[in-house]
Amino acid sequence: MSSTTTSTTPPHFTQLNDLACAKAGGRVLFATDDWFAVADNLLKGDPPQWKEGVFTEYGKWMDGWESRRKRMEGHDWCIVQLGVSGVISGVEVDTSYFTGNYAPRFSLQAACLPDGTTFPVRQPRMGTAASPQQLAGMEEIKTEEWTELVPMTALRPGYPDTCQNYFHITSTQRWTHVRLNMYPDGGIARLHVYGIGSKDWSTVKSNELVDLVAMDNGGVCLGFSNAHYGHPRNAIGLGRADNMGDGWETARRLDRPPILKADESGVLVVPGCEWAVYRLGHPGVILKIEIDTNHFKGNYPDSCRIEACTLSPTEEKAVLGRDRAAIGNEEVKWKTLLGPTKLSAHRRLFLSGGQVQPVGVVSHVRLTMTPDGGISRMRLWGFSRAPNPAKL
Ligand SMILES: NC(=O)NC(NC(N)=O)C(=O)[O-]
Repeated sequence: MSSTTTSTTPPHFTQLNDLACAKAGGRVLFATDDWFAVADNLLKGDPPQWKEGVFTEYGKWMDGWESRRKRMEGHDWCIVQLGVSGVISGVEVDTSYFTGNYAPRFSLQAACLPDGTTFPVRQPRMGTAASPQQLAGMEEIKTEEWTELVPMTALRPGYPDTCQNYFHITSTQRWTHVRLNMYPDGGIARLHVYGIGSKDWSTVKSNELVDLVAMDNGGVCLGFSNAHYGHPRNAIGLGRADNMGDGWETARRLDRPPILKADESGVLVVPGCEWAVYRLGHPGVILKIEIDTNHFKGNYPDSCRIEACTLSPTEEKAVLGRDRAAIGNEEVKWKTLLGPTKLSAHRRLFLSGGQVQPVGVVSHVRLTMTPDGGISRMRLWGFSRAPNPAKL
């Protein structure tokens, strides 16, 4: 079900959503041993840190999950509940800064558990390990029998050129939980579980407004022109952005004229723009839009626009296969959903009625910002199927 990539270039699956990160609601439900550093650190959104000369009561301060050197039978493992359940395309096991203490081997298992499955209560604390009662409680869930996504595989130590360990996963099933095994013990800085959320659309009523592009509803970013400071997938993340790092932020465009001018509507006249293309979680009719520039105060875009189109899975595959960047280019027949719209600093802008064009059922959107800057969230509320007007 998996293949390993050792290249330093991140594989394409790392562009998908991180279904396990704490910001998406991912949680560590159980860990055999949290001695040097708690397993919850695995799901942090920021890059791992090194603090020279910093020690805790239990040992060297480490940013990741680090268990004790085992002096008993067995190996260490932890259970992660995905924040967004879905199909997993690959994992990144980041061993940054774990050099003489990295986990030499790991494996990954997964399960799709029914809502309401309970786990023994866990209070993560350094210097602790799971109690015999907690281990006994876990035995009932039989996590050792979960489906193996990545078999036991060697990891590389946490030096800058070896710390990223990538594994493609070919399973197409929906998963809710993963079990990370370290053999026999050691440290891992971060676990990124990349994929696409899957929602049961059969339970959504035809007149229920849903954010069709939200990552938890199955939305995904397929391509972009620039993600220098923040990936455009952040713009479809859960809740409002925590800070500027939790939004889509481009570099300043270098083709901006030295002295800027605006047209009669106040929109800046500049040659360039930046774009990101998203596939909706379900094709639908978009009626309301929110563009949030939360935290972007000195670097909000002058304006944005949104176009939409309908692509079948085969058409999408053909476009992406020709050239990944082509999805944002004119090869696709884009229709205007939201015309050029002035943005302002650190503000939520809600658009509906006459501002949102009636383009019918669409499956993909292109968000364009002019000339550059940051957008923290884009919400596209609509009906997941063409509604019967008589029933509205
Ligand atoms: N210097 C260390 O990192 N030692 C130990 N780890 C921590 N975090 O203290 C170890 O060997 O497992």
